[in-house]
Formats: sequence, C-alpha cells, structure tokens
Amino acid sequence: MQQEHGQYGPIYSVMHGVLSPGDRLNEMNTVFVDRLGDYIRGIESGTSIKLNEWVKHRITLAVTDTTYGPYNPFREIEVESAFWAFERAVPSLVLLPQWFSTRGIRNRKVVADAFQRYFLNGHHEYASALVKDLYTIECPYGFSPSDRSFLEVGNSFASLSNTYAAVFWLTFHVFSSPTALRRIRKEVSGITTTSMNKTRDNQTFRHTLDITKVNSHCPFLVSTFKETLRLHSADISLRQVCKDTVLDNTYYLKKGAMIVIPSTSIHTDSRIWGPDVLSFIHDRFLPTEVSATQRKKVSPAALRSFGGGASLCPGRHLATNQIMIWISMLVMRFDIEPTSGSWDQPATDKSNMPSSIMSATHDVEVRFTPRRFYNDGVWDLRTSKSEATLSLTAEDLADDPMVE
Ligand code: HEM
Repeated sequence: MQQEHGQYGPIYSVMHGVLSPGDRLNEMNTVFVDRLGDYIRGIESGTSIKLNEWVKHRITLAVTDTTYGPYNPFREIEVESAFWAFERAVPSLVLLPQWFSTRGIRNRKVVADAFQRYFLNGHHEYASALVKDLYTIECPYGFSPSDRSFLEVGNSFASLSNTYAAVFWLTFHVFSSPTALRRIRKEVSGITTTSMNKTRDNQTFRHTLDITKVNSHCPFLVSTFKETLRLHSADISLRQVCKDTVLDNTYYLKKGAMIVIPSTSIHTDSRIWGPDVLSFIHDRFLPTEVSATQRKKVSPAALRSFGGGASLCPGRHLATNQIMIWISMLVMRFDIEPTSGSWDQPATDKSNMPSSIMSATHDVEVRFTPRRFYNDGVWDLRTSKSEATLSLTAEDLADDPMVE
C-alpha cells in the first residue's frame, strides 16, 4: 500500500471523497440526528449525570451507528468497553514491549473480532457509504478478514476519540457560560423550525434543524467551537522535508529531515493570538467583533486542530457536523447545571497521547433539566444546500473574512 501519495494514499482518497460535503455526508448526518435523538431521550428532570462519561457513551453509540449501520458492533457493551480500554492503552502499545501491554492487546482483539464477525456476516452492506466504499477499495489488496478487522479498529479510533473529546469540551464551555448559552440558543432557534401534528387526543411536535445554516446563522456558536478546538487540541503533525528549502530567508530545512509541528505551540502563541491567548474567549473568532486595536486578525492556517496540507483530516466535515448537531440539540432540549454549584474546568494532565483533542482528567457531575416544548417531540434534520456545510480549516476557508 506504500504509494507516492502516502502509505494509505488510495484509502484516504476514498475517505476524502465520501466525507466531503454532498449527499453521502448528508445521509450520515441524517442518521446521526435520528440516532442521537434516541440516545438522549428520556432523561428525567434532576437526574445527576457524570458529563464526560455520558457524552462518551452517547457519542460512541451515535457515531458508530451512523458509520456501521443497524448491525453496529459497538452496540455490544463489551465491545464499547474494550474499545475505550484499548484506546487508553495505545501509548504503551506504541512505546513499550508487547508483553507490557497485554491488556491493550487483548482489548484490541475483542473489538477486531467483533468487526471480523461483522464483515464475514456481510453486515457492512447495511452500513454508511464510508464503510462500503472503504471495503470495496481495500478488497483488491488481499487483506485477510482478520487484518481487515484490525484496520477497522484504527478507523474507528480516528473518528471516535477526537469527536467525543471535542463534544465534551464544547458542551462544558457552552453550558458554563450563561451569556454564551443564551446567545447560542438564540442562534440555534433561528435555524430550527417546528411543526405540530394534531390528532383528536394527541399533539406531537417535529423540530427540524437546518445544519447547513450553522455557518451563516450561528457565528457565535462557530466561534465558540473554534475556540474550543484552539485550546483543547494537542495534535502533533509530522512532516518529512522532500527537498532542501529555505523558509522566510531564515530557516534551512534539509532534505530528509523530520519536522514536528505541535498545534499547542501555535495555538498558545501570544504573538499570533494576543495577550489573552490562554483565556477561553467565546467570541474570539467572531469577525464583527475583531478590532484592529483589541485583537489581531488571525490567519485560518493558525488553527491546526484538523492538521493541514497532505494529511489534512478527511473526517473534519463529518465531525464538525456531528458536533454542531449535538450541541444544537442539547442547548435546545436541556438546562444543565453542575451539582457542586460551580463549573470547575477539569485538568487535562492525564490526556491520552494519540488523541488530537485532550481528554478531561476528572469528570464533572451535572444535573439535567429537560426544557418543555423543545424536548417534546421528534428531531429531524434538513440540509438545505449540501455544499454549505461549515468549514474550519485554512484549506476550506478561502473566503473567510478573517484571512489576511
Ligand atoms: C473533532 C474531531 C477530529 C479531530 C480534532 C481530528 C484531528 C485530526 C488531525 C489533527 C489530523 C492530522 C494529523 C496530521 O496533521 O498529520 C487528522 C487526520 C486524520 N483524521 Fe481526523 N480528526 C477528527 C475526526 C475524524 C473523523 C470523524 C475521521 C473519520 C471518519 C477522521 C479520520 C482521520 C484520518 C484517516 C486521518 C489521517 C489523514 C492522513 O494522514 O492523510 N478524523 N485528524
């Protein structure tokens, strides 16, 4: 599989194709709304919940249902638990001798075996276009069913661990600021329509969210999401220099050398972001509130949460849509308060090395109160114009007003 365009060139090309804005991405978004609706239904008022654990479980199920369809292997609780235990063990699997990480190896095998049963039973035929197309492109390479299943563990790793962590932090930053929550609710109301179906003894509501309008109608929410990515990313891009190059007349990059680009260094550089670089500023990315004296304009290339260039994340549109759907439904359907009385931000010092978004070291216990009206009825998705999905990377943002 070693190719001119990278180790997994053809596989990643398929991923980029399926996961670009268009009908196939819309189909996945629609399934996600439906599944998420089911997974967050039925919370009773005052129920106390560990937020991080709750988000992780719901996101795991909604994301994998969307990807793997009705025979999703993650619906078996042992598979889900083994997956997350394997995820925690990845650093030791990478860095230490194999005998040191027998638990990690065992858990990875539980997930891989579940995928093997899934593929051998032909269950992937009911899955998303992503799984079906990847399966088709990989077949000619002659992978054994077992190899194919281990590959799939890697694929689910790429999508799950970052999406869940980003969702947790966004939920935290939105609900911990009453002002931000109010503004975001107002924006999301603007992209939600409600219709009522009345029968003689019953009435039901259908709330329809137009996710393709997030970009144009929810600038404050988009800014909050970008700020979440900026402060919680820990990705390190690795590049090899292909030919001798001098950058900015100053830096000599020798052919063959490795370049390490830690996003944290860029995301916390006060020369780029200004003196308040370490503070979470919900409206930092709001174009209308940028003033030459208060905050510098920042190039979109400075936000590297989805990497960039040759190995730009192919899942960025899918993840962004899923995260926007999650937060939109949550702000409309629930009030969330910390049981301790204050939103204390968890540390990230025990974050897992392979994840691009840092995970919380401690959980936050919260109380949910369903909001009448928006929590009643079903939620639906409309995608008014598929090309108009939200884009956050420099590559997707050629027209962004913040580009210098
Ligand atoms: C919030 C969610 C996500 C974040 C923050 C994220 C972040 C990243 C980053 C930073 C990279 C590039 C690393 C580099 O520069 O070398 C990357 C690559 C990648 N991501 Fe994501 N990702 C997310 C979601 C997803 C999803 C949902 C999928 C798949 C469905 C996915 C699949 C991949 C793959 C396959 C690559 C490797 C691309 C290559 O090397 O050409 N990611 N991701």
